[in-house]
Amino acid sequence: MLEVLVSKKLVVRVPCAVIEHNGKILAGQRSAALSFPLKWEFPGGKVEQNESDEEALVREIMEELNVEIDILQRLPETSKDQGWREIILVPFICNLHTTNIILTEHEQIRWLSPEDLPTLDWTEADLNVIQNYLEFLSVK
Ligand SMILES: Nc1nc2c([nH]c(=O)n2[C@@H]2O[C@H](COP(=O)(O)OP(=O)(O)OP(=O)(O)O)[C@@H](O)[C@H]2O)c(=O)[nH]1
Repeated sequence: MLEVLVSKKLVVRVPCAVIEHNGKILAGQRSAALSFPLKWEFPGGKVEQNESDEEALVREIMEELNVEIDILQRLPETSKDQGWREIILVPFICNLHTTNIILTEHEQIRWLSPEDLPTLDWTEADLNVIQNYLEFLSVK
């Protein structure tokens, strides 16, 4: 009898924030010292045990940008196979309480018009997020 070994892949949920302010969207450039160095992303990070997606996002944005957010709208999840693990990006459209951002992890941030988002060098998974966000705006 043939035995088939099925290895279970690690699945990681990563809520991320599409932060809107005055018609612009915040993009963050990953640190040169992290995985996917200098790629652009929507700020956020991995969900910890017993955390909801929303709780994780609020915590991560406070840790990374030192600001509070309001979560307005969940966008479709998108997944990316990174070989040894699968990343599930869970994007949320958000507003900021203040724009007094203090960066603790990112190299830099940029505020871009929605149509300019595709001009940056994003992590692969974010290309779907951008597409879904632009679609959401077009039917709003
Ligand atoms: N926050 C965030 N992470 C993203 C995006 N796109 C994407 O592929 N990721 C991946 O999701 C993971 C999020 O991890 P993290 O932000 O909590 O921490 P990290 O970079 O230290 O993680 P890692 O070292 O495990 O890769 C990273 O591997 C990151 O590359 C995105 O738009 N936002």
